[in-house]
Amino acid sequence: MEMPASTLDSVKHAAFDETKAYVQQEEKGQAFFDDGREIELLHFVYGHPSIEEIRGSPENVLKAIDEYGRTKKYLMNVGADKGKIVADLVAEVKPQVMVELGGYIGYSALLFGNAVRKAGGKRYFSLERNPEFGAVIASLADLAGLSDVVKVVIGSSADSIKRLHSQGSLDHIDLMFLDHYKPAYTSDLKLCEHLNLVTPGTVLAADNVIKPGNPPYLEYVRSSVEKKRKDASTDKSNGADVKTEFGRNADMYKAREGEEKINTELKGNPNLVYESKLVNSYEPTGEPDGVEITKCTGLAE
Ligand SMILES: C[S@@+](CC[C@H](N)C(=O)[O-])C[C@H]1O[C@@H](n2cnc3c(N)ncnc32)[C@H](O)[C@@H]1O
Repeated sequence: MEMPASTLDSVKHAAFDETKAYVQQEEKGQAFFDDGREIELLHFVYGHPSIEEIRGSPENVLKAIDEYGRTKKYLMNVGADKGKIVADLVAEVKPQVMVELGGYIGYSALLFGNAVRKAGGKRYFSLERNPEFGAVIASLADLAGLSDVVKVVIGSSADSIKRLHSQGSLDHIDLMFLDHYKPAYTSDLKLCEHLNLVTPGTVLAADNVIKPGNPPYLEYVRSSVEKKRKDASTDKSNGADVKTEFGRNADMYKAREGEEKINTELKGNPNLVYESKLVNSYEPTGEPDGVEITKCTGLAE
């Protein structure tokens, strides 16, 4: 079944506007997150001359975060361009429940949580492993007036998904934004399939599929049911091959926060049918990147 053109082609590849570029990521070997800049950002936002206009306005909090990224230090946010692709998708899918894997300082949580609320949805779960980053997300969500929608969940994504499911707080995912540890995209998707959280109608948006790239994830969501069944029966690794090169983010998480545990045993549900497509865009620094948008369109017999 073809995915409706409107879902996949709603955003065209526009040119990058250099005037809004974030400062570049630090040189190789230098920290580009978790070096105090996340708390510095909080001081920047709360000490902003326009703080009274920022209070209660997700758009103005996002503007202040972008200003920090442009004028102070690089932040690994989804940014305005790729963010618009996903925010438009939220407006179209109208999820009641949206989940993000990897919240960092809350840029995507504010942008998409606001879009979920505007579309009539009720909950945006932001799953973030680092408790300090989680505290920043919660603080900025509160400042933006989004605490009723955005729920920050601290811990590794796989543990949080299992706990939310078992305690009855999460029984279906309408839209999921994947933006955390790159090797965990496939294993976490399979976990969600296994728990029946992903079913026909679920839409996935995966960030950074060009920079740094995520070949195992792309292969999985673009595979036919036949291929997935074959791979599941032949014990093929679920694609979360920890030896795969995923770029500096994965290396930096490992160096600063320890090795991530990836469950390579999960088979997921190979019978789910996906329609998937890359939408090209840019990192907030102007580097080309893309978002893979995948819709679960059916369940094969
Ligand atoms: C690229 S940043 C997320 C950016 C955010 N989505 C945005 O656009 O504003 C990735 C985040 O994922 C978090 N992370 C990495 N591995 C994780 C895991 N297994 N579970 C939850 N969060 C994780 C990191 O701590 C980091 O804050």
